[in-house]
Amino acid sequence: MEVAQILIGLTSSPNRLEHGKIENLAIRSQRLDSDGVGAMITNRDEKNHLSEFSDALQTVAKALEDVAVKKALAQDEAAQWKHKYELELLRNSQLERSIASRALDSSRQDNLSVTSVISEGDIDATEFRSSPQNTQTRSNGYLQYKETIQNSKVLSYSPDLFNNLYLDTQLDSKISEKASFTLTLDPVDERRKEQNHDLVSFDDGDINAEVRSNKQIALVWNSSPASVFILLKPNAAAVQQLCEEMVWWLREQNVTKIYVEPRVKAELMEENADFEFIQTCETEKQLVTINKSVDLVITLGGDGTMLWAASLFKGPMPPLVAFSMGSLGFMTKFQSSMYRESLQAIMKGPAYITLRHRLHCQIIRHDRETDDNTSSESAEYLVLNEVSIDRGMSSALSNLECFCDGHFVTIVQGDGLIISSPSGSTAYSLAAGGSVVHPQVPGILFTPICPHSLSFRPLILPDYVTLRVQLPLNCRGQAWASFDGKGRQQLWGGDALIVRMSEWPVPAVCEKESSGDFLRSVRESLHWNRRNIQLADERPSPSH
Ligand SMILES: NC(=O)c1ccc[n+]([C@@H]2O[C@H](COP(=O)([O-])OP(=O)(O)OC[C@H]3O[C@@H](n4cnc5c(N)ncnc54)[C@H](O)[C@@H]3O)[C@@H](O)[C@H]2O)c1
Ligand SMILES: Nc1ncnc2c1ncn2[C@@H]1O[C@H](COP(=O)(O)OP(=O)(O)OP(=O)(O)O)[C@@H](O)[C@H]1O
Repeated sequence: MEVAQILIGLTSSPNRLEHGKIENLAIRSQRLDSDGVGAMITNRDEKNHLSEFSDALQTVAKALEDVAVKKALAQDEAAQWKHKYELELLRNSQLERSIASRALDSSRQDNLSVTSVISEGDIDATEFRSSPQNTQTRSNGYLQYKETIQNSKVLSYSPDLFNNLYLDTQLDSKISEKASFTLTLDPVDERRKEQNHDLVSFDDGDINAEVRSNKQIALVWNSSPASVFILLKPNAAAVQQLCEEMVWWLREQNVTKIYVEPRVKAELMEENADFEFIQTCETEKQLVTINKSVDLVITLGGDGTMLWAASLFKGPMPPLVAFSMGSLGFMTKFQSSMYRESLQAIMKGPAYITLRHRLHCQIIRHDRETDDNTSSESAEYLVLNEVSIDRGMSSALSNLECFCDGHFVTIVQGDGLIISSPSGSTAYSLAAGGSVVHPQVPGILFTPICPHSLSFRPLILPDYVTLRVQLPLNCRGQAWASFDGKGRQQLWGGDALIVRMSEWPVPAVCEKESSGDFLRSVRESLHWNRRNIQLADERPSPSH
């Protein structure tokens, strides 16, 4: 009976089996013999017996640990294959749509020029990310892409594609209602203009990585943006007032379609029935397709409103202009008092874009009989800041087993863990002691919350890894996952959270280039390294 319990214990958490523990268990198992037979065993026999038993248990533990690691690897691999499959489906459907559009309008054939996986105005980050593995994937994808171009004869190709031109969505305006635009890499440094696309080049056998930081993106409209989606922080009179003013002004600028949330439309209509022309997304289904009809998203509020806006787009999203009407405004760089000048400049173009990468999170439930209402289906989320796993109301330490691309990383024992994007590095992760990371640095932050350890420093991992956080089957406490601080989900023993970089970033419009905005926010919003300047020496030095 007790041996069975020991084995159940091992099965549920093989990683935590220690030699001392095994010996204790073995000593306890010796007491199984309550009928007195055990008393007849000599000391030597007893020792041999215990040592054999201990060896056997260690073999079992090793085998179970191997099984656990193999299971984690298999699940990671399955998640990656699923992801690849979904990407393939997406690419195929985009190709089919472009072929359909050709049939619709053959006269436009010669003018079409699509230069990346992006079509119909969907901004996809795959081509803008930089990491050793991505370089590999990217160049593979690029070669396949060239083949597609040759085979389909629909798309034009330019050799300096990656220096000058990334995205040209002249394609398909019949299917998509959006204004077309071009995204270019705007060389911050003129000297880098001539360099080719490869992140790592092998000229003369010398390995170099010269274009690594040539990442400023400029958006040039091919036709004027004519449809915007305005999102507002709720319960703020000043915000609503500005929205009313902005709506009339946008109408004057020939913006023909203005969308707001249903709540906002009701509030505006209460003020003035003339707002009848404003459109709204009533249903989830409309929200899913709104990316296809909106050229610009405008937020009026703080960082929370920007997070809210991002959460509505569960796939590609249009460029976002965030006007600051909150208290901190780390990511909301446009002054609301200057909205006319800012929007005029952005709608004229070029608009400078910071691709704020999002994390794709998936909860995979362990097969179990659910005696509550918790769904055992896997759920998926896109987060701009972070996914955090905390201990909820439980007073026990959280216990989170972490794997990176199938490799065991660590067991987090503390209040929890934050897996953050570079954009989220200045939010919760910062409060938990994580590094501040520029949004263009391709990485994923791994920041523990109050770890019960002297040596648990936060990590920054490359953006191409897949992380897996799993609750042991026999965990004592609770665990709750939050997505940008919202949508809390309880995790149970055996459940896993899989996190990887999403291909759908938030294309946030910045003032000129992302570094200026970021550093200004770090200094002015977070008061980074604020200190009075040391007084100069009042007596001039003798040499002067
Ligand atoms: N201890 C903490 O610092 C803590 C705890 C919970 C949540 N949060 C953060 O709050 C976010 C949700 O924001 P909310 O506005 O909906 O909730 P909220 O109203 O609680 O505000 C959180 C604060 O964090 C700031 N913030 C949000 N994202 C930021 C970013 N990327 N960089 C710098 N500051 C940022 C906001 O300006 C706001 O002042 C979560 O994603 C999480 O990062 C922080
Ligand atoms: N359109 C919206 N619908 C529902 N909730 C929203 C909406 N916009 C913002 N929120 C929520 O309202 C809260 C406050 O918004 P926000 O963070 O923008 O304002 P703030 O706290 O004044 O600004 P800051 O983030 O600069 O401190 C956030 O939790 C956010 O998620």
